[in-house]
This record gives sequence, structure tokens and C-alpha cells, in this order.
Amino acid sequence: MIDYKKELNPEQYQAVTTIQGPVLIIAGAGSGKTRVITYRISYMLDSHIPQKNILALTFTNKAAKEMWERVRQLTGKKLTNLTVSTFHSFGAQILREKIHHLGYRPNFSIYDTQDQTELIKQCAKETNLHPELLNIGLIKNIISGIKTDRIQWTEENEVYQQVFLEYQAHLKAYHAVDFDDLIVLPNKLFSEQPNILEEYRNRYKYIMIDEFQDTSILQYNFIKQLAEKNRNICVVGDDDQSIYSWRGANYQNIMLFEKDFPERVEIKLEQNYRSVQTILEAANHLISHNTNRKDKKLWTGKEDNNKIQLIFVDDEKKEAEFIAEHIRTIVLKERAAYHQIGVLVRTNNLMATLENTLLQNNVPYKLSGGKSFFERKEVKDIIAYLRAILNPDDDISILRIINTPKRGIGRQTIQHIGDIATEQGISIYSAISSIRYAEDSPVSNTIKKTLDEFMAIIEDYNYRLNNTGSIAETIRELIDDINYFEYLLGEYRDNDNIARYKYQNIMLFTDLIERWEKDPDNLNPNLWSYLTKISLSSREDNTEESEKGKVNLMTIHAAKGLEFDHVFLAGVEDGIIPHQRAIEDDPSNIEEERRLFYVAITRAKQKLYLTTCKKRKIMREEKEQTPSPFLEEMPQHLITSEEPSQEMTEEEVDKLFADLKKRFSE
Ligand SMILES: Nc1ncnc2c1ncn2[C@@H]1O[C@H](COP(=O)(O)OP(=O)(O)OP(=O)(O)O)[C@@H](O)[C@H]1O
Ligand SMILES: [Mg+2]
Repeated sequence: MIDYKKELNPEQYQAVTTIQGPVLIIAGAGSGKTRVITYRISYMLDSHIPQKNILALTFTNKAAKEMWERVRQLTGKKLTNLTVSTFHSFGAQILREKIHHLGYRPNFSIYDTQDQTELIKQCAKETNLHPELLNIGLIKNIISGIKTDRIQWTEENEVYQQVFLEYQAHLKAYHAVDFDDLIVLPNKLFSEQPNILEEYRNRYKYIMIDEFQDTSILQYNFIKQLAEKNRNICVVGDDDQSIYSWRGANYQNIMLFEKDFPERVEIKLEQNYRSVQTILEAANHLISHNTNRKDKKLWTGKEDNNKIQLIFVDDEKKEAEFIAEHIRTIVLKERAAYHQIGVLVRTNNLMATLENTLLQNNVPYKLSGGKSFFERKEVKDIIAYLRAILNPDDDISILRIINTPKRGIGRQTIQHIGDIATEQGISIYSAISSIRYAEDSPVSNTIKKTLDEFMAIIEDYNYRLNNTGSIAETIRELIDDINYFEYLLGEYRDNDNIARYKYQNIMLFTDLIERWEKDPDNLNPNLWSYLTKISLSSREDNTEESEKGKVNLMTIHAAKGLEFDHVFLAGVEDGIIPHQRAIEDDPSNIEEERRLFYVAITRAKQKLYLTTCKKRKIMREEKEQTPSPFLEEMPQHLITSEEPSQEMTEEEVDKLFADLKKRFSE
């Protein structure tokens, strides 16, 4: 049995044990908000609240996974019915159960940004959008903004209305949803179908939300509907860490919560348990420059006089080398564990040099927030097969695979199939099927035979994946059947190694499926839920590749909620943080940039390194850089720019040998 009083301070204890009625906790970084949620779940289970009545939501897959793991360790229980998930996976789960009420198939496809791009291009063509207006990024933004009530139609964006309507109609026809739909559609179900809402209210009687400051208004409304009746909802967050306003998240929702749940209990947490004094003081000082915030006190008992290290280097190569070498030193000297080290960057484009240099220096690392394994072309091809097999109305997937590997179905045939589909208002797959029997078709008999074979694959594997034993094994047979390896060898005729490498990737993909399938905690391994899992994981963080013993190289956004003994923040330069484009768009964004800086530095438990380059190559162009103005917003006596010593003292060398000797004799 856990001694809650001993493991929590009095305010945390109150937050953990107040399980009836609404609770609001707004508190600074490292004050134990996430800890409160995990202990709260454990406390509920101790109070005999059934697992299935509990719902905990958070922002990233990684955070959800860690929370789950923590509860499992705390309680030692098997958590088969507990829901700890991201908003998007929770939405996907509801849709899986109820989407037929909206006229979709339960095997619906989830489109990622690549699929979205394809679909937008298609819709633009169909609506004869002027090619000059085809700005995919902008259109995606408008579509998402309209769907999530973030923006309205205006004179300016009206030209895209037709594309938007087509886009929506196509998704529906394909039995496909985009990421926004994972919240929009469940929200719609809740507001339009009272018995469905009632069913979920009866299931999820106790609700918790971590990182509440980054919940969008739409996500808030969705959860509000769920919580309104039982009113057992606990939200925890920090307005100083709100870093997703560009995606519609808005800490206004804290005020909405106060209004919607006036009887709430409000709890303040003021002790930071994460960081040493220096780091906390610097962070507090920095964030006090924001005007628009709730004032908070935050103190730590962790004394320390290690200053924050500011390192000036010539360019990004030197920066990466410093980081790689210094990581090796602290691993050796301070016995730091690789996974307790975080290397953070403001933007994705700073990753490449760091990644290369870590690799060259044999520093094991894993990357989050970058391009996902599941977005590689060869892996996506196989995923498209699987999606098409489960949901043949998914035109985007069918079109991706109809001639991959090449089977001699040319552009003309595809155009003809597309025309039939449009004329008759049917899916591409149904159009293929109708061509096979059409007497007056311009399609030759040879091609008809090929189309026959293609359909046979889809149907055959639809049966097998739903009915036979191992999913992974069946997928390997599929890869064999379509001759994917030969296709790769043909595509990369000049370089067998690339073909082999790509083939290894898809074999790794099937291995991941196998591992998932055989996982004893996985009670219901079906392919659809695996595909959903990866659609969701490729969004932000790559949970599949997470392993111990590796340095974490990630964007600040992906690091939210995490903590590391040692943190390196690279590119502490004006224009990078604060980010130039963000400031140009709207000068008030400086506050959000400051919050990002605050999130970055409060990830550090013991030691913080900030690196600044004199020059940096940005988009192939070498630029003179100046240090970030945020550096001046921290008390200067907490920062030192003396190079950290790489040499070991005699004492340290002795200690190192003693440690090694001990390890070998164990
Ligand atoms: N009462 C406590 N006793 C010991 N350790 C604690 C206590 N409260 C929190 N901690 C530890 O402090 C660290 C920070 O806690 P946690 O991650 O829950 O903070 P947080 O408020 O969620 O931070 P963030 O705002 O960054 O998400 C964790 O390692 C946690 O285990
Ligand atoms: Mg947290």
C-alpha cells in the first residue's frame, strides 16, 4: 500500500484525494502536476473505483506511455481497462466504436499530412482552382481552422470554399478522417446523439487532463460535454507553458473551466521538485517578463551553486561537436546515463547537423519530433496496402498502390478509372470492378486481367488478415506476393544497397507488428488498431523507437512534460529563439517564444547548457548570429561562459577506476 502522505506534500495530497467534484491546478514547471495525476489514478483504484471509469488525457504519446507505466509501477496492477491516452487516440477509439452512426465504416482510414496533401491536390484539380492559388500549407491551415472553429470564412479565404467542400465530401466518400476529425466527429456525436453521450458519461466517470493549458477550445468542449454530468474532472496545467497557440490551443480554456465549473476546488503547488536552485531562479526570472500570466511562486529545496553554462562557438558544426564531446565527458566523468540527457532545439532544421555529429561520435541518440519511420516511402507503401485492404473505398491508398509495384497500369487507364468513379459517384475500387465486366470499355483485356489480379490481392488479404493467425506473417506473405523486393531492386538498379536498406525497413516494420501482436498486454490485436496507433504516433513523437540508453534529441515542443538530468539547448540565438518568422507574423508572439524558452530550460534537473553560434548556415546561406535576447532576461550571476573543464582531476580518475573495478567484480 502506498503511503500517500509520505510521498506527496500536503497540497499534492489534497489534490490526489479530492476525487469527487471538479479540481483545478495551475502550477509552475516541475511542481508535480503530472505526479498528482498518476497518484490520483492509483488512489482511485485503491478506493475501488473500477479502471474502466477512469480517463486520463495528455498531449503526446510519449507522455501517455510514461503516465501509464508510472501507474503500473505504483499499483503493481494489470491495467487492462484503464484509459490513459492522448486526445487524438481517445477520439479515434470513440470513432472506432461509434462512427457507423455518422455513416462511416468502422475500418475507416486516418489520413496523415501526406495523404491530406494528395487529397487537397486532387480537390484543387476537380474544382479548377487556379494553379497560383495552390498553396498546400495555406489550404491545410484554412481547412483545419474552419473545421475546428478557429477561423471563419472571409472575403480573403473564400476562394478556397469549394476546395474545402470537395475535401470534406471526399473524406466521407473514402471512409477516411483527418486528424481534426478525431476530435470534431466525437464532439459532434456527443452534441447530436444524447444516448451516445450518456453511454460515455456512464463509462468515464472520472476524468483528468494534463497539460490543460494546451487544450484547444474544441477539445475542451468535447471533454466538457463528457464531464458535465458527473463533474468529476481534474485539470492540471501551467499557463506559462502554453506553446501551441498557433494550433488553436489557448489558455483561455482555463477561464472557461472556471466559469463552467464554478464549484471547483483550486489547488496551488509551489514547490518545484525537479530543478536545482540556479535553474529555477533563472526560469522564474525569465518568465516574469511576460505580462499576460497568472503570478506564481515556485521554490526548490535543491540547493546548488552550479551555474548555467553558456557556450559561444564559431558555427553549427563546432556547436554540435561541443555537445557530442561534452556528452561523452559527462557520461564518463559524472556517470550520467545517456537517456538522462536531452538535446533540445527550437526548430526541426537544426537537427540534421546535431544528428550527424552524434552519429559520428558514437553517441547513441533517438530523435523525436522529426520525420517518423512510418513516413518513409517504402513503409508508407505497405501501410497503404493494408489500409486499402481494410477499406477499399480509401481512394488515396488505392491510387498509391495501384501501380506500385509496377504492374503496367498506366496513367491513361488510371484516368479512365477516375472518370468512371467521378461520373458514377463511386469509389476508385468500385470503378475498377465495374470496368472488368464492361463490354465496351477502352481498356484492353491484358489490363483487365491485371486489374483482376490486383483486386484478387485486396480481397484475398482482406479475408486472410481478418481470419488467419499471425498478422505479421500474413503481411510478410503479402510483401512477397506483390514482389516488393524485386520492385525495389528495379527502382534502385544502380545501387542495390539502397534497395536492401529499404527492404530491411519494411521487414523491421513487420517485426514491430509482430512484437505488438505478441505483447501479452495487448488483449485485442487487430490490424486496424495498429494502423491507428501508427497514424497517431507519427504525428509528434515516435514511441516505437523509444529505447533506454539513448540521448534524446528533440524539439522543445516534443519535450514538454519531460525531464532530464542534463539539458543542452542549441541555437540560443536571435531569430531562432525567439523565432524570426513568429515575431514577424505578430510581435505579441514574443510571449509565446519566451514560454518556449521557459519550457526548454525547466526540463533540466541538474545542469543546463546553452550554446550560441557566431555564424550559422541557414538555408544554405551563412549568417552572422547574435545571442538570443532572452539570455539577458536571466540574472547574470547565474550564468557562466567559462568553458566547462573536460579534464579529469586525479581524484575523479581514481573514482572512475574504482567504479569500473567494482562493476567488473560484480
Ligand atoms: N512530493 C514529491 N516528492 C518527491 N518528488 C516529487 C514530488 N513531487 C514531484 N516530484 C518529482 O518532481 C519531478 C517533477 O514532477 P512532475 O513531472 O510531475 O512536474 P510537473 O508539474 O508535471 O512538470 P511540468 O510542468 O514540466 O509538466 C518528477 O521527477 C517528480 O517525480
Ligand atoms: Mg507535467
